[in-house]
Amino acid sequence: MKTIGVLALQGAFLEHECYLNKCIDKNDYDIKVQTVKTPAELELCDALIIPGGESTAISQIAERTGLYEHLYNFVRDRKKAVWGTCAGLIFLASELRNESELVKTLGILKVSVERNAFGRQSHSFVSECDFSSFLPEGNSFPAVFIRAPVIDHVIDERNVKVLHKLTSPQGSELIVAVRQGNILATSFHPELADDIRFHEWFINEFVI
Ligand SMILES: NC(=O)CC[C@H](N)C(=O)O
Repeated sequence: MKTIGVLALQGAFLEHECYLNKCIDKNDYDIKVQTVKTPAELELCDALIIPGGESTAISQIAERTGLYEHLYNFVRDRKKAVWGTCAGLIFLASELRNESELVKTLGILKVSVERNAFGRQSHSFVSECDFSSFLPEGNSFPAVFIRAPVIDHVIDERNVKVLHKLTSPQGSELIVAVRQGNILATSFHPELADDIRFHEWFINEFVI
């Protein structure tokens, strides 16, 4: 039995739990979903999803509750899988290019991240992405970007693999999904996509 935790300090954690349970029901995985608010709950997990939300809030609540140090160690344990979506990507990053003053990141993902790279909430969008280079039958996946960050620089090119670049309306290539060993990070929200393929891939590729 493997346990996948969802960090439940703030943000879209219920949606991730719901999608993980849909994957378990569909594929009969020997997996348990664990809501994580405390060090004891984190201790039970083989993997952790850090959801979208507000990275400032997530990081400040983690510090205030004493969870920060435990998360810092968890994401450095090579036996554990971690997936950060949107604010979760920010929380994992080693560098923030902007709006960094109020966020204490976990600093494990060797990238530089630009917060709110597409502008305000009203600039949020869905992009049909071709993830077939890594996601089985993933040639059309509805990637939901909500006040999303982008990776503006890969610091450790040897260990960080770029999984997907989004072409902006201005024609620039924006990195929106990377993998660093057992750490996955996405700028977008598969938990809001009405499509469980990304969660199934995370389970199959990173957890079981
Ligand atoms: N949907 C999200 O997770 C938004 C992230 C948020 N804009 C931040 O900078 O933390």
